[in-house]
Amino acid sequence: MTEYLLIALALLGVLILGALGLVVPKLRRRPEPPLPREVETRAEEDLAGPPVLAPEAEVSTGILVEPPVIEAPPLEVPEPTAGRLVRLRSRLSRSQNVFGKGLLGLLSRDHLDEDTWEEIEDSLITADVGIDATRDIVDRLRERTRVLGTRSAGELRALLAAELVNALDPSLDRSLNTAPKDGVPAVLLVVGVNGAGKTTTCGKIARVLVADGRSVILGAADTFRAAAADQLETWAGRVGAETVRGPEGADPASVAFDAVKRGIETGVDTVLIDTAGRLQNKVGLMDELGKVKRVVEKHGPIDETLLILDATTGQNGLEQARVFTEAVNVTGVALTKLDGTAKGGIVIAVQRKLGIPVKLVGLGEGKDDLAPFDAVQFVDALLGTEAPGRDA
Ligand SMILES: Nc1nc2c(ncn2[C@@H]2O[C@H](COP(=O)(O)OP(=O)(O)OP(=O)(O)O)[C@@H](O)[C@H]2O)c(=O)[nH]1
Repeated sequence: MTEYLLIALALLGVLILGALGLVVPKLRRRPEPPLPREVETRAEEDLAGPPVLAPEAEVSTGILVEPPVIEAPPLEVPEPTAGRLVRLRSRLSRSQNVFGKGLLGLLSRDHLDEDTWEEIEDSLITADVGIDATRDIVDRLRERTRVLGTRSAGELRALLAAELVNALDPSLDRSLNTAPKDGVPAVLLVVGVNGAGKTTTCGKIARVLVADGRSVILGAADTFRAAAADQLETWAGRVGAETVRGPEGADPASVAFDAVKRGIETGVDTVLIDTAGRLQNKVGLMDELGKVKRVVEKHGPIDETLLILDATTGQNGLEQARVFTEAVNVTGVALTKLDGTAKGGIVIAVQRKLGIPVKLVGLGEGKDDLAPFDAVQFVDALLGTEAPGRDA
């Protein structure tokens, strides 16, 4: 009996397990609840990227999408050129130490003996005044201090200033020939060795001219250094001037020619032509410069050829300068980087050796750190003195 009961219980157990086996898989396969609509859409977008509106959708909105307006930066108003040398006089601080403090200190010694005069000579030579000019200056100073006898600090300062101004020949014409003639623009050609500051000075001159009310076009005939044309275009753009440029590696003479042509067509006052830096001992490069000059002159004579000289190269710069004067007819010198040297006397040496006036001086990397040169103001700045009645 007990056996029948056990068998019945076992059969019941098997039946229950069988029933459970049919139900559980069904429960496992039950579908997951649907995602909310927005979640679904976001998932699709993640895969497919941002939605692309069908053209009809754009049209159907009826809203015109305006392209964004990119505003040109406002044109700059360069600083007036008058009084720039006076404003920038502190940039000559390194040279001021030699001339103002050094030389005036030596001259005010109680006894101006032979040794002191030799020290004075050495100071001038160290400041790159050049040997011939130094001898002249010292001889004249010796003579005048002997004749004068009394030597107050003020008198000595005035004597030294007069001799330095005299050595700079204040009678030279330092104006830049940039005025148009008979409606034809003046042409200014910028030449010099690599890295002297040609492109920068070209840009600064454009600002000087614009500040003085002239219209300019810049010609990027430095087709050798790819960035030079961009650099020039940036300078021009700031003051609203046009730049004429050619493809990289183009013939510089043809770019220069096109720039002058464009200047004539548009009736600007001045065309400034930046040329590639070249070593003065490379015959081919110097010939190329001669070609630029000849080709530009098919439009008419060049009005100003400005040689850019780096003041920090000292007497080496003079040799470079001499070779350039043989290749093209240099009519003026722009002496750059005078802020970076104690050798401000190079201005005297350049003029004396070349017989070409220094017309501009670069006194910093700032946009308006280029000043028209003036002998009296320059000497005042070197000696750290104020000329009476002068604008500050
Ligand atoms: N401190 C100082 N730096 C200057 C002055 N003038 C130019 N420079 C710097 O000199 C460097 C060379 O100037 P660039 O105008 O590129 O010289 P470049 O003669 O056109 O050079 P290349 O095209 O390679 O021959 C730049 O870093 C200028 O900022 C100046 O008066 N003072």
